[in-house]
Amino acid sequence: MTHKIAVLPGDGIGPEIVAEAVKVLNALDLDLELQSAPVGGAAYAAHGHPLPEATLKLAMESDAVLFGAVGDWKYDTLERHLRPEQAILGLRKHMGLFANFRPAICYKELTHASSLKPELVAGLDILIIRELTGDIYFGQPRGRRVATDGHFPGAEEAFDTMRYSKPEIERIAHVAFQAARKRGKKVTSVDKANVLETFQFWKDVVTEVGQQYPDVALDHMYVDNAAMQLVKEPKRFDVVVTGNMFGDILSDEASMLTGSIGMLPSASLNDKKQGLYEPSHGSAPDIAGKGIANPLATILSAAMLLRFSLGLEDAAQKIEAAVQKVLADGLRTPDIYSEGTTKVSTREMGDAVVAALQA
Ligand SMILES: NC(=O)C1=CN([C@@H]2O[C@H](COP(=O)(O)OP(=O)(O)OC[C@H]3O[C@@H](n4cnc5c(N)ncnc54)[C@H](O)[C@@H]3O)[C@@H](O)[C@H]2O)C=CC1
Ligand SMILES: CC(C)CC(=O)C(=O)O
Ligand SMILES: [Mg+2]
Repeated sequence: MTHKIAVLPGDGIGPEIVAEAVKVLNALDLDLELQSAPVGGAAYAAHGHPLPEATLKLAMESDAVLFGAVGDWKYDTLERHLRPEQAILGLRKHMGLFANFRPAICYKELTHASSLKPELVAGLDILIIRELTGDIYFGQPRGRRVATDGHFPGAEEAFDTMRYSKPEIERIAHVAFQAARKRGKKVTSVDKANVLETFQFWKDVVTEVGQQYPDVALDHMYVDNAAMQLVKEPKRFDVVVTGNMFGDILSDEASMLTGSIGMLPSASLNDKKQGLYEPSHGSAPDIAGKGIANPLATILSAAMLLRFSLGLEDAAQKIEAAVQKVLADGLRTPDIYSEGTTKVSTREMGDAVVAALQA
């Protein structure tokens, strides 16, 4: 059976890192049909919209999407609905991708590249599960209130709405408990229940769902404490489940435990097997075009794509083993470089993963 994969490279380093992941997928003997389409700033520049109809249609009709990143400072002044970031938000919403898996795994070769002492991250394997289609990123109403007295030119205030429904919390909680069952059997639900009504509700609903999983330990932690515990004692966590905004922030923090934001892959899943796979980082305009971006988060996202959307576990493991091999061989993009290792470019890293696959 041919699997259809939509390839959306996007902006900044997006095309560079996606090219390497595509090379890796093509090196496997799989029946894949890859089709590319513009998204983000690249799509706005070419078609006047960050998520053109044709791109959305391609994504919706595919078995999975391989996504790079969107965004560039040069689009900062555009109206919100035309900004490149709306493309990824739109894809998540249209495809119903509510469950975002961000595994923070520290490869043993990278314990010295981590921002923490090696003993704190050796063997680290945390799974952050971020709710992806609710919270303050999508809640209505949002907007600006225009001044009536003309005192402030433009607007006098701006507002967003933090909101979660019970079914939204229940379904992400089930995902987290079921994931924990297959690993360390512990869920930490991260909230701000001491201040926010939305997250007191979150905590109540997660606790209720937790009663259906007596074999999984559940604890609750405020997000500020969680941010601190992640750098103090990260191995205390197994599965972390949290809302859209806290998960966004905590996963960037967790990436540095693994050595670099360029090491953190992600899978965004809906209630079918369809998914969107992207590195957790953004388009990194500061290093775009220099050939120094780390493609491993994207390559590892491609492995997640094979595992979760196509059910090709063996092929996923082959990619993960190949990544481990290139790290064991001492190859490093600049973000994970340390003395005694070999600095390579984005393309050389991708080539090395392909070579390791074929060895
Ligand atoms: N899913 C998406 O498409 C996302 C898009 N963005 C967008 O990306 C743009 C840039 O955002 P930033 O806040 O700078 O975050 P960013 O994640 O793009 O970059 C943050 C820092 O990490 C570095 N970095 C990121 N990926 C790297 C990689 N693979 N290898 C080596 N270094 C890497 C960058 O050079 C930069 O110094 C913005 O327009 C933002 O909205 C941000 C996050 C996610
Ligand atoms: C560009 C944002 C909408 C997304 C983001 O930062 C993320 O998904 O990590
Ligand atoms: Mg983010």
